[in-house]
Amino acid sequence: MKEKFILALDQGTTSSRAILFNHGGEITSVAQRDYTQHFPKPGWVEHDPEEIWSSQISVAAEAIAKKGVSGLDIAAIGITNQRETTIIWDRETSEPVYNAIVWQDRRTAKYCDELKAQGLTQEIREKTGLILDAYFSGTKVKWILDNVPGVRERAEQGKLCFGTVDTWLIWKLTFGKMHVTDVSNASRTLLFNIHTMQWDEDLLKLFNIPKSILPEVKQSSEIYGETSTTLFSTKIPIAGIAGDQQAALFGQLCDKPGMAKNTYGTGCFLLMNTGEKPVMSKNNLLTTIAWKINGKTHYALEGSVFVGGAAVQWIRDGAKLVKTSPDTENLAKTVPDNGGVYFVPALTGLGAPYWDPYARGGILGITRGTTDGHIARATLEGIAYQVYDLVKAMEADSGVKDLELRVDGGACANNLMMQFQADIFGFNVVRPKTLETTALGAAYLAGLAVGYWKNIDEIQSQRVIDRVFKPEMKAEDVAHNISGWKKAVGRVLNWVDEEDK
Ligand SMILES: Nc1ncnc2c1ncn2[C@@H]1O[C@H](COP(=O)(O)OP(=O)(O)O)[C@@H](O)[C@H]1O
Ligand SMILES: O=P(O)(O)OC[C@H](O)CO
Repeated sequence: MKEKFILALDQGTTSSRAILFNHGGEITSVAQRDYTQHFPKPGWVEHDPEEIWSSQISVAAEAIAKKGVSGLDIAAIGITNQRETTIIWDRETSEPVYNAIVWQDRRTAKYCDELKAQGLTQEIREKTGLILDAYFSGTKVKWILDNVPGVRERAEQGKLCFGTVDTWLIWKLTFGKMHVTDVSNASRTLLFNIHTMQWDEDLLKLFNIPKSILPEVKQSSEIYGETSTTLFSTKIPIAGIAGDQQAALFGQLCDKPGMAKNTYGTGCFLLMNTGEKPVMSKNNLLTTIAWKINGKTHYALEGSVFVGGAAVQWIRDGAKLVKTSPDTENLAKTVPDNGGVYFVPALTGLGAPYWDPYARGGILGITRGTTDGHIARATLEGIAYQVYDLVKAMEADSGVKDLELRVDGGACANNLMMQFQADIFGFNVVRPKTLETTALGAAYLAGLAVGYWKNIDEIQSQRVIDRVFKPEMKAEDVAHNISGWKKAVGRVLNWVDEEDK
């Protein structure tokens, strides 16, 4: 029989990617396109939904063409996406009513403060597993309804649809036939009750969001529908959906409770599988849905860091210390240690476990002896310290000690950073050969739904390790470093003045 492939569409914050995987879980073709980031005001981040779609569909076509196959050779499509990013469009014309408001956007921080002042934090947390923060979709949806002329009226008349990026892509892939999402994406909206697995009526009332705009919530692995024939000259089943961090957890095959992964991309996202019961965090982590497959919901604890690789981007494009991101490694190697310099990369506030939208970045401990090598090292270490904070919170919440952390994402190619990460953790950091675990997770979810793979056991054998980083640093040096980091974080919290909030 002719070989078939699974097409994974990975719609990320800075680029749209399409990858063809074969039955061995190997990448056989990749296409990628960056697209425009819009920063209309300080703290605001938007994308053009039409550009999200056009970039995604063009890379899908390119990946298929590069391999020299056609739509007929694709067994299924899996979709994975930047989460929380919010789009509202017209049900009739499919025209977006406003740009996509991106997860990093802080415009609703003040509104979140008002809700906190009303004492709503705990109730929202119990229902959704989330912190009351501008990061999630709910307050972004409300902002569009309240601020774009005519939109609330049209929403109340049932004329509009809301979706996260997965929902938008499936709407476009099916020419408006399907308005769906999966549980992992729904669990990031601040509108979904992770215990009842329904949109929450009380929260919809609180945020004043009409239920008619919400998509239908499905499992993460099932056949939702087929692509319109005009796109790939044939219909292809769409059979997997997961938010990108949950997809990476699945792609890393962290399918048992206590298994965890961290993705070092634009941000850093640490997720631990907690099994079929939600674990409510006492340490400012999120409780989120990992996936639903074969009728069973799996939960995860998550720590989200807003600026990970983005700090490296700033060193490259803002401070212009290096030409490329990988160059940070050689520059950092020009010095034996950080020389007392700490970079807290709170460039868009701090996520877990601090949740301070008003923190700002700081480079501290600079002396006349500080070189660009120290700054580069402090940047890479600053990313690793943030993940260290997440691990400490996760150990406390889950009771799991001496994790073994599976890592992925573009920035985990940096060996110096991974070694430092293992050093301060005091346990092993394991890097797989395929760093595209997000797309792989989406491919697995789709492939399992159409019987391309029989079950998870069949795909376990596909995991190949590239390198294991083992802790080497002396305990007293670790303690000294961590104490410097804590001091530095303390200096940048709540930095923004009251009148600028
Ligand atoms: N060798 C490296 N060292 C440090 N950072 C890197 C390296 N390679 C890539 N990065 C950083 O990783 C990020 C890209 O990772 P990626 O997983 O593609 O991100 P995303 O999916 O969030 O767009 C960028 O922020 C880039 O600066
Ligand atoms: O697109 P990424 O890889 O930066 O991931 C973004 C996250 O899903 C935001 O929660």
